[in-house]
Amino acid sequence: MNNDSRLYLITPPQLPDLRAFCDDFTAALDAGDVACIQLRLKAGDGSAVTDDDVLYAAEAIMPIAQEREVAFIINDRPDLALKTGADGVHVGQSDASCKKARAVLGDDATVGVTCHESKHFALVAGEDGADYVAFGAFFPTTTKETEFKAEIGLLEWWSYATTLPSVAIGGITPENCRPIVRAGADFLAVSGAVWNHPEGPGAAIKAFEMSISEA
Ligand SMILES: Cc1ncc(COP(=O)(O)OP(=O)(O)O)c(N)n1
Ligand SMILES: Cc1nc(C(=O)O)sc1CCOP(=O)(O)O
Ligand SMILES: [Mg+2]
Repeated sequence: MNNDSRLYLITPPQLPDLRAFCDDFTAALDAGDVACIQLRLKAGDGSAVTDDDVLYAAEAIMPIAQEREVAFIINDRPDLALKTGADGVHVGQSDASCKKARAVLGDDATVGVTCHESKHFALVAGEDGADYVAFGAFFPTTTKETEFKAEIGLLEWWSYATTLPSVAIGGITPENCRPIVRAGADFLAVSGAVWNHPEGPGAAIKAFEMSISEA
């Protein structure tokens, strides 16, 4: 049995009311254990937002995270991670490479890499110095249009075969996360299930903690 999975929060793709989001984020962190938050902003069509949008949101969100020793990760952009003083960056297969991100941010930063459902991508990311590999999508999600579907067996294999931390992502909820926890995922990356929880983000964090501990 594995119940060591920790929560990795991902912001909603748009933050029209940043102050309200900061209140939700604070409530989430006050409710239980969260390892990190990824600032992931996208325009409505999934394209990139402006640098200023990212910098403005980072200025509000990062101190809330770092005051509570929650790592602050920026999606897609090593240069903006450096500029903001973020703890790290998450890059996908079409973003800057892991090696480039490492060169920009240095050895102390966290660099995570999207690996979809691919052992090969994950092994390459490990060789290139990634701090974690992300597999997904495990479940249907409305947060992003996903092309890839990952199976629980991949997480089992990865945790058996390697020591590099894994992140599971895609439609994960307190109700469906137990097999992922049991399969050895080190982190559960979650967005909609936290920010859209009917009883608020704090209740979502508590529900995840309950499911993780019972898995
Ligand atoms: C933890 C984590 N895993 C996967 C992703 C997806 O990254 P990517 O494939 O680059 O897609 P976008 O998020 O940029 O749309 C992620 N962001 N975080
Ligand atoms: C950002 C992202 N990447 C995915 C992938 O499969 O690579 S799924 C996804 C969305 C995660 O949000 P939610 O928890 O609301 O499904
Ligand atoms: Mg990306």
